[in-house]
Formats: sequence, C-alpha cells, structure tokens
Amino acid sequence: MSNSDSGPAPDPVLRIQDLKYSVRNRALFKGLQLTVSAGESVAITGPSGSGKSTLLSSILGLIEPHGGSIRVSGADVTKLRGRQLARLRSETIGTVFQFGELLPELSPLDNVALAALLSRSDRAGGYRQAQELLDELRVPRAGTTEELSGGEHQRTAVARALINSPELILADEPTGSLDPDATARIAELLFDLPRRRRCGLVLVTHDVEVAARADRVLRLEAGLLVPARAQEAVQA
Ligand SMILES: Nc1ncnc2c1ncn2[C@@H]1O[C@H](COP(=O)(O)OP(=O)(O)OP(=O)(O)O)[C@@H](O)[C@H]1O
Repeated sequence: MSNSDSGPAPDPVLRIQDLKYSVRNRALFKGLQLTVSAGESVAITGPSGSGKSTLLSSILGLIEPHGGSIRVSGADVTKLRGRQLARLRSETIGTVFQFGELLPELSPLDNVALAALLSRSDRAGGYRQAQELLDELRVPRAGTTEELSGGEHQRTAVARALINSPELILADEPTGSLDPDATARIAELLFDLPRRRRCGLVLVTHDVEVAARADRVLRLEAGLLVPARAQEAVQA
C-alpha cells in the first residue's frame, strides 16, 4: 500500500545517531543509535556504570557529546544553546527521576504549577491545569510534598513531567525507591502515557519486570544499545 499522498512522515520524537562520548579515557558511547516514535516506549537496562543516566543527560543537553547528533522532535540538542536549549527542556521534554525534581517544602500543587509557570505566564491557567493533573493521577492534597508516600510523590513527579504536554518523557529509575505495589502502579501509569498522550517514553531501569512492560527493551552494553535478550526482560 502506498502512502505517498499522506505527506512526509513526522520526525521521530527522538533520533540519536552515531553518538560518541568518553569519560576519563573510557568510551561510554561508541556510535550509539536510538530512534523513538510518538506513542512508543523504550526501556533501557544495562550494567551499573554503563552510561544509562549519562545517556539521559545527553538527551537533555546537560553534557556535550564528542560526536554524533541527538534530535528531539527534529531539533539537534547538541547544537542548541542557552534559551533555545532551556525551552526545549521545559516544553518538549518531561523528566521523572528517582529523586530530586520536586521541592519537598512546596505543596504538590506548587511543584507541578511551577513547571508550567517557568515556561508560560498564565498563572491561573497553570494552577488550574496542575490541579486537574493531580486529581487525574489521584494525588491527595497535602501541605507539603514531603508528607506524601513514595508512590504519591512519584505520581506528583509524573504530573510535573506532563504539565507542559511534552513530546518525549525521560524517566531514570522512576520506581527505584518504591515497594512492589507502588512500583507496579507507577510503571502502569508511565507505560500508559505513550498510548494516551502520543508522546515517546525512554525509561532507564534495573527492574526487569518494569522493563518488560515497554514496547522495546534495549541494553546499554559496550557503548551501544542492543536488543535485550528475551529472558533478561522477564527474569525477576
Ligand atoms: N561528570 C562525570 N565525570 C566523570 N565521570 C562521570 C561523570 N558522570 C558519569 N561518569 C562516569 O560515567 C560512567 C557512567 O555513569 P552513569 O551514571 O551514566 O551509569 P549508569 O549506567 O546510569 O549507572 P547506574 O546503573 O549505576 O545508575 C560511570 O563510570 C561514572 O562514574
């Protein structure tokens, strides 16, 4: 079947080509490739120290690779600087990490609304949307974020990641500090996002059961991403 009259295919939400990066004379990425489409989830596993978090930092433009390109929705992160890079980070990419992105002394509502207010000036709209997301994700109203359980904290982090309707979500060990029940619920929430919101999801995890929920499971090994073997994706 030809789709020649349907116009050019949209840019993938993420396309990494020939990525090279070394730390302390050790090559972490040796021509790494990765393409993620809208609506797709990819889990990345791999040994400790193989460079999984560094890969997410590279996508965020926090480190400068020594070669290759990283395109997020068509824009090459490696060529962006200053305000353009900050805008890409806040408007096109959402992040969910194990710790750190929420300010414990602020309320969940303030934490989520803050992410909206940093990229636009509609204060009332930002707060309204933040409350809608928190209600949708069933985060209880709390005085401060540190009063939340681990699972509620991570649902708040997901709300914060979603507030600017990102095209790409990066998650680094998002279930790392959770008990098995909360892990299962957060994993379900995250892996549902590409289908419901047409974004791409790249999720780094050591948890093979979490990884197995992704559309594709890749392993970072010797500087390249390779398909994880089936038994690695299902073994607990
Ligand atoms: N800023 C830095 N300066 C020097 N070395 C660094 C820096 N950042 C990371 N590294 C090194 O790069 C390697 C990869 O680190 P990274 O945190 O990306 O691994 P990882 O696969 O995410 O590990 P883990 O699974 O343990 O979280 C490690 O050897 C680390 O010590």
